[in-house]
Amino acid sequence: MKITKICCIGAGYVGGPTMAVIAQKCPHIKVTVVDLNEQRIKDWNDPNTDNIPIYEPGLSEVVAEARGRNLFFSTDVDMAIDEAEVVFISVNTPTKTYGKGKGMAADLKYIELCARQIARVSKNNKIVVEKSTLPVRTAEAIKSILDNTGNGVQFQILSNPEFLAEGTAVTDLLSPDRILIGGDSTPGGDVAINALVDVYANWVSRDKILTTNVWSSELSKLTANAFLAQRISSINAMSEVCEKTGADVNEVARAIGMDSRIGAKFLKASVGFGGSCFQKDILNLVYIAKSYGLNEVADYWEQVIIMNDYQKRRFSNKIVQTLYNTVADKKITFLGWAFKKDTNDTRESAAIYVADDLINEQAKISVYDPKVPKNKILSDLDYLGTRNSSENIDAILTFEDPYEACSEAHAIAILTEWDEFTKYDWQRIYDSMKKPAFVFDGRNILNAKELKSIGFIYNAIGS
Ligand SMILES: NC(=O)C1=CN([C@@H]2O[C@H](COP(=O)(O)OP(=O)(O)OC[C@H]3O[C@@H](n4cnc5c(N)ncnc54)[C@H](O)[C@@H]3O)[C@@H](O)[C@H]2O)C=CC1
Ligand SMILES: O=C(O)[C@H]1O[C@H](OP(=O)(O)OP(=O)(O)OC[C@H]2O[C@@H](n3ccc(=O)[nH]c3=O)[C@H](O)[C@@H]2O)[C@H](O)[C@@H](O)[C@@H]1O
Repeated sequence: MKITKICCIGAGYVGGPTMAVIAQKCPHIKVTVVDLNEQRIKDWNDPNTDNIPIYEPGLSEVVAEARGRNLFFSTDVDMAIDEAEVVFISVNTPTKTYGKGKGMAADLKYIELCARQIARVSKNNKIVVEKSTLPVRTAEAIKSILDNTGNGVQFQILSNPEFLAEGTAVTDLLSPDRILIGGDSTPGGDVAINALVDVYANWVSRDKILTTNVWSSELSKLTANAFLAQRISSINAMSEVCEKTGADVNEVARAIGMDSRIGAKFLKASVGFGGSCFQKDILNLVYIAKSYGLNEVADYWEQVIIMNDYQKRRFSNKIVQTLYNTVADKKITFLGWAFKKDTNDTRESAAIYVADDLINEQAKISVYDPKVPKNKILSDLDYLGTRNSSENIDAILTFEDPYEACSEAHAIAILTEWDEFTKYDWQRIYDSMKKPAFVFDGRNILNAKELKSIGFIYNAIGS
C-alpha cells in the first residue's frame, strides 16, 4: 500500500514539527495538519515563518520549504480526514483534573472525540496512528469506537509514539534514535505497519525502524519517559547528599557517566525537571500500575515525582534561608522561565513553582526569558490558582532586557539553561545589584570561579 495523503489531528508541539519533517522528507505525500484552535492554525500559516506558534531551532526553515507545496495547516478537520489514507492523532492527553483518576490518569476525552470524528467522516478504509502518548491498551478503546460508530469501513490502529525532545525537535526528527511502530500481527496489520515503515524509510534507515505489537509500543513510550525522568531524580537526590558532604554533583555525574553501563546523558542536576510530559506520563504509569493492583510498582515510580517536587521546593527554601530567612519585598530576578532552553514552552516549568513559593513569602519577582512573553508567565501562575490574577500581576515584573531585570536585585536565580546567560557581563550585573549580591544557579551553568571573584555569593545545585 502506498500512502499519498496524511492527516494529522493536533497542530501542537508534536503534530506541527513531526508533520513538517514528514512533509519535507516526503514531497510525494500531501500532509495536512488540522486543529480546532483557529489562532494556532492562523499562526502556522503566518506568511513570515518566524512567527509560527512553536519556537524550535530549524523549524521555521523546514516549514518554509514544505508549506504550500505538500504541507498544509487547516481547521477543516473533516475534509482532511476524508481525503487521507492515514490519520495521525496528535492531540493533548493531559492529566485528568476531575472525576476518577483525578491528578493521575491521562484525560482521554480529546482522543475519544478524534476517534468518533474519524469514524463519522471516513468513507473508505484508513490507518489510524496513535502519535499522542497514551495509556497501554488505549488502541483497544479507539478500535471499539471506530468499529461501533463507523460506516462499515475497515480501520487499522497503529501505535507510533514520538520521542522528540523540545528544543531539539527538528534534529531529533531528522535523526531519531529509533522509530517505533506497533500494530496487529494480522495480514491487515502487517500491511498498515509496512505502509508506515515506508513513510519513515524515506529518511530513516530501516534498521532503526522497530516494529512491535501495539501494547509493547504504547507501554514503551511511558517506560522511556519514566526511565529518563528517573535519572534526573536520581542525580538530583545525590545533589543534596553532595551539598552535605563536600562532594560535587558535576564531578560525581562525570565519574559515573563514564561507566558505559550508566552512560553520560541525562545526569545534569537541576532545579527539577519540567515539561508537559515527564510528570504526566509517570502519574499515568502509577495510575495504571495501581489499577492492576501493583502497588509496589506504583510507589516505586511515584517516588520520581515526589523527589522532583522536593527538589523544586528545596531550591526556593534555599533562596529564602540564604537571604537571612526573609525575601519579603526583596527583588529576586529569574533568568529563564521556559522548562528548558531553546523552547518557548513553559508547561510544568520549575520556574512556576519556585516563583509561587517565593511570592508566598512576599518576594517581588522580576523575570527575563528570551522567548517567553509576559502574558504566558502570568497565565502559568494564574493556572496554579494560589492567588488571583491581580495579586499575581502585583508580584511579577517582566523585562525585555536582562540587565534591567537584574538591576537593584537582591538575588538572581537561574531557572533555565539558556546559553546567553553564560555570556553576560556579570561584572556589570554585579555593579547594579544590591549587596551582598546572591546568585542561585539552578542549572549549574555559570562560571563559579569567575562569579565568586567578582564578589557574588554563588550557590549551585549539588556543591
Ligand atoms: N510536547 C512534546 O515534546 C511531546 C509530546 N508528546 C505527546 O504528544 C501529544 C500532544 O502533545 P503536544 O503536541 O505537546 O500538545 P499540544 O497541546 O501542544 O497540542 C495538541 C493540539 O491538539 C489540538 N486538539 C485537541 N483536541 C482536538 C480535536 N478534537 N480536534 C482537533 N484538534 C484538537 C489542540 O487544540 C492542540 O493544539 C501528547 O499526548 C503528549 O504527551 C510526545 C512526545 C513529545
Ligand atoms: O514525551 C515527551 O514529551 C518527551 O519528553 C522528554 O522531552 P522534553 O520534556 O521535551 O525535554 P527533556 O530534554 O527531556 O527535558 C525535560 C526536563 O528535564 C530537565 N533535565 C533534562 C536532562 C537532565 O540531565 N537534567 C534535567 O534537569 C530539563 O531541563 C527539562 O526541564 C523526552 O526527553 C522526550 O524523549 C519525550 O519525547
